[in-house]
Amino acid sequence: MEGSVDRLKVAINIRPLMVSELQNGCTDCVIVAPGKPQVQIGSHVFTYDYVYGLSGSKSSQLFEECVVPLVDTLLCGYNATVLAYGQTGSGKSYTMGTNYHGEANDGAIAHRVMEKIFEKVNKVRDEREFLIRVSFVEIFKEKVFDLLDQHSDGQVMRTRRDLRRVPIQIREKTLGDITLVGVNEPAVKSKEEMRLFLARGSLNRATASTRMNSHSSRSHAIFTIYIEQKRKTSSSHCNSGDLLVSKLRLVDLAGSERVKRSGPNGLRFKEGIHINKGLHALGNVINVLGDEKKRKKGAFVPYRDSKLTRLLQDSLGGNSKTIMIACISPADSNAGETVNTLKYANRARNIQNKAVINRNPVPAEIQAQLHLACSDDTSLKETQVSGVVESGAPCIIISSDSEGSDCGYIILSDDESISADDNAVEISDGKADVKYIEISDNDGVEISDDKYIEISDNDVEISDGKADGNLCCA
Ligand SMILES: Nc1ncnc2c1ncn2[C@@H]1O[C@H](COP(=O)(O)OP(=O)(O)OP(=O)(O)O)[C@@H](O)[C@H]1O
Repeated sequence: MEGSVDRLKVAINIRPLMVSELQNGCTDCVIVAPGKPQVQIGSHVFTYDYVYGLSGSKSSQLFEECVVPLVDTLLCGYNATVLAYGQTGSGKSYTMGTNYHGEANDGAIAHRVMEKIFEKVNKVRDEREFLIRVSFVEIFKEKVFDLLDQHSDGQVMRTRRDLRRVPIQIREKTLGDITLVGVNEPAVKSKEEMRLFLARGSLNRATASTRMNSHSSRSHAIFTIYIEQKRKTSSSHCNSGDLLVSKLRLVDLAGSERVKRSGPNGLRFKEGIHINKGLHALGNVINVLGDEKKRKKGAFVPYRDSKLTRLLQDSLGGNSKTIMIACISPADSNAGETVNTLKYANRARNIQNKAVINRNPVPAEIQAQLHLACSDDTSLKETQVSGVVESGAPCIIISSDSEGSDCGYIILSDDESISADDNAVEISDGKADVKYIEISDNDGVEISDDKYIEISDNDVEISDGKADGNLCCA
């Protein structure tokens, strides 16, 4: 697999002073070094990859410089993440556009990303087929909720809605890939359609008025764009493993806040505690990953300490090209929190990620085997490789049709009741698009005479033996 080690990039985005801050006599306390990505506040000086706002680069350049390169790599099959961090009211949602209520906010990252993706996809539609899907979730009080689920409907009173909403379970697939069980991932065909899902999810997102921000996000929100792409024509039956599956995550974290200062009480107070807990866990993960000595020693990374760090596992130190946008206020009244944000962002800058091109792993493995088989056994060039799940589970057929292009599917034979939960397998026209199948201990999948899909060390291999474990198809 092609892999590249990339340092996590960090941009600082400084918003202007707000009217309320000016009315309260606040002044700028942040200085940007001329021509350098350097920020000074009091005696603290920090260097980053980019600095926008005040006398730094114009905020309008942020998208082109920080996000467009990620969209480019997304379309090459890499995962990418844009992560907005900062004190409450510092401009995260404004910058990301992930709290979208239909107002014109064309400069926001989410909107420009949508335009860019479809602009690029439309250019290559003649050569490639695309399946583009989105999901939108929030982590609210340490539970993950699907913002595109009908039970999240924002029209209902929040307290009643919160009772009806069912939290989403997190599951780890092979190679540390994290998935959310049963989350809605509607397919979209245009940027307008994508925007509608963003608006629908934003409506359902938990926000509230605090002393620091009248529309404060009380949850961490993750809008994900998934892209599957395949060449339209494949040169040969044995060389069609060109299914690329990548995702771009836009993460708008809830604001870091000093609970006393932002003035919440009761419900807001409890929310604040949960928010800070998630951000604290994120800080701990960043501390380990950003410390070269600890990293080299292979120190334990506490991803499991919060839902947020669990979900961002592959974005931080994993298979993703990631940029953190740390949003800050220039107001002297916020100086203490601005320094904290700058320190946090500075540590994150030492994180190393290893992004790989995501070729659909199972088909790639199967096709590699078919490729070997093609060279010494012409009978395997036939249209199907049939297989049997041991221990009485239904028969499955792994398709390798005459085009050799459908290896991403498992076609169920006469019985459509494969023992995977409904969220794992989507059945339509007799084809099952398999996202996740668990095969219980001591089972193997026989795919041809004496050949099994073997599961070992979280990897899927085909060999003459059979093995235990989970078979996960991305
Ligand atoms: N670059 C900017 N230019 C002009 N106004 C901005 C800018 N950034 C933020 N604002 C304004 O500042 C206010 C707070 O912004 P926003 O809601 O995006 O903060 P936030 O960091 O997401 O806060 P929270 O964490 O509480 O949700 C909003 O009224 C927003 O319109």
